Amino acid sequence: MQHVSGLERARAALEQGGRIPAAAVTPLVAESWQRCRDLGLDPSGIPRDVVIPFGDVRHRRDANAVLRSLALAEMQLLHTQIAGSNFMIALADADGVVLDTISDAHFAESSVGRSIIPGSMWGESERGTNALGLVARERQPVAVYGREHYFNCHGHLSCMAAPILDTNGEVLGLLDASCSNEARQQHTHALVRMAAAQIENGLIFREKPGNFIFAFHPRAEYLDTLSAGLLAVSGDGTVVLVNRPGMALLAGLPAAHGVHFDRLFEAGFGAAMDGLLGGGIIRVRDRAGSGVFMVCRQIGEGMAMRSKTRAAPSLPTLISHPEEPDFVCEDRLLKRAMAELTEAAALRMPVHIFGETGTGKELMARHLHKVSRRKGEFVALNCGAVPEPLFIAEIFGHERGAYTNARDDGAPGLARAADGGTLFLDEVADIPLASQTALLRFLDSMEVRAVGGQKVHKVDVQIVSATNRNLHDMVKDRAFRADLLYRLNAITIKLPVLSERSDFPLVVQHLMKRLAPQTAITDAAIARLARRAWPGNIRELNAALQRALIRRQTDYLDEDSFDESDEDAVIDCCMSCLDNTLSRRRCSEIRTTYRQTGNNASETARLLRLSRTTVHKHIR
Ligand SMILES: Nc1ncnc2c1ncn2[C@@H]1O[C@H](COP(=O)(O)OP(=O)(O)OP(=O)(O)O)[C@@H](O)[C@H]1O
Repeated sequence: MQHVSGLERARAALEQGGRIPAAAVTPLVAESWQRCRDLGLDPSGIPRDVVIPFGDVRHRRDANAVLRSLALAEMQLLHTQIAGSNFMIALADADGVVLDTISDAHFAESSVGRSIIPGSMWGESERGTNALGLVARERQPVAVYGREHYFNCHGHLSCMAAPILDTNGEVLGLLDASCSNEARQQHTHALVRMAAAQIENGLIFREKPGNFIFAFHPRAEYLDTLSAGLLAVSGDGTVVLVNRPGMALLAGLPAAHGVHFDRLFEAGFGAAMDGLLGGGIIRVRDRAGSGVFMVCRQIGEGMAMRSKTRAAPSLPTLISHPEEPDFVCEDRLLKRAMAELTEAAALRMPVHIFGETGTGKELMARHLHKVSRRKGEFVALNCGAVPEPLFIAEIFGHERGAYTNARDDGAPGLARAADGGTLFLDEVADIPLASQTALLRFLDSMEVRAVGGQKVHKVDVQIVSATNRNLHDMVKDRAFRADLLYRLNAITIKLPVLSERSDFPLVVQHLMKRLAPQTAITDAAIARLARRAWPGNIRELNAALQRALIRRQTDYLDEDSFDESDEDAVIDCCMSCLDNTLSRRRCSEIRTTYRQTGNNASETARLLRLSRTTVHKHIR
């Protein structure tokens, strides 16, 4: 006979309207189920999807501005700690209204993910038994696993939540991590509780800037941890507040607002301050006779420190992981392209990468070089940026004094520099027609003869070329040699444009990690960005994020950080023109013309009476 777990028996009773067997579920869950039943909720039915208007969400966000900015920083840290386990972190206000979420893309797209959005209400009466609703009610950390949720449709979820309390025990907000049941990790709930405690401590520092803040604990090595007591004291030694761990450590003593320091600790306030302002850790005995170590974490207004003290704990610092890949590749088409790239590298075949500007062609070329494990260098040449008469010399080198302005000692050229490695011919469509024959000859023979020289050098070079123009059309127009095209594109890889990539949220998170690892970006902000067109692809997205980071008034980026009517958001310009309105407009004109000419740099240069080098500077 198949074993039926206690939970399943309890569920059967719940669904059949029977009595819920005692001890089959925790009393907290059993009581919650009963309340939901009393409200007439059907466990097999559909929860009420209550979402308040966005204007009200804004008001609630404003009312909780400090909490929100501390919480988003913590959520960002949590996100990096449990990333990849298909979860969502949500911050709700004291009423259980979700203010912000940060999540793995997969979860955000799931049906539950789509219902945990800013403004959604997660009280028991709307969504049945769930962690956010229970925490708001119980004011203590709660986890609700799988089928402990009241509604069947939440049975695949695990939700772990903790309240964020003020020093009087009043609920300020709620923090929740939800994930699919299979992805549940033992330590997630502990991490959520720690994050909530960290936010509570952060609030003490933010809200009491004029006071001294001391940390204390019976063991010196715990002074930097969340179990340390925090004591905010005014300049005359009056206690302003004590955090929850501090209350526990001072149990039995009158640790409350308005009490003098001397009533809590044997060492008088003056003597303690002498040691604390020196910047060191002191040992004091509390009035119950226990010894504690104490250190000053924040100095009261107008009081100078006598020597160097450790700074108040700031928001968490993230460590970037150098071993992490420097690009994102979860999109199906891109994954296929990567597999082909790896295969081509193994076969040492010439690879041609086709993609719009900013889609990552150079990045892919570098990746190919990496996976090829070739010992030589990766050498890149922007074919459009080299003046036509110098092109051959640039690739094949030149002998001493081979032409006017040539370097006195000659140069070996890029093909020899890439010997044993990879030669990346970027903007290959711009190779002057006259030079295409020489390049073709080189690709056939892999032999290099410098301009003005006699000696022939045999080289071993992996060729990768890239362009955003249609080479087949150029062949038809006789602007590109057909035989050169077939030599270059033994394998062609097409990179998808950003707006069509299914891993868009991951790209945003990746760029944010590079630009500002400590800054959170909410799911709602990412959703807003995903609606834009991005003609400049990842490079343009990167610039938009940079702009938002420079202008932000907050510690995080949310949907309000990206204003669609913002002129800069509409003007598409290169990175170096970002900060100057005049050059931004000029740059935008160059880029628009470039697109209108079918990504033809020479034609753009001709139409705008600019050099090709200038055009290339602005279209990168
Ligand atoms: N898959 C990716 N994940 C993360 N970042 C990426 C990815 N692809 C490209 N980028 C980033 O986007 C920017 C542009 O990439 P890259 O220079 O390789 O594009 P490109 O197609 O060669 O552009 P162009 O045609 O204009 O020269 C770089 O900062 C790069 O790091």
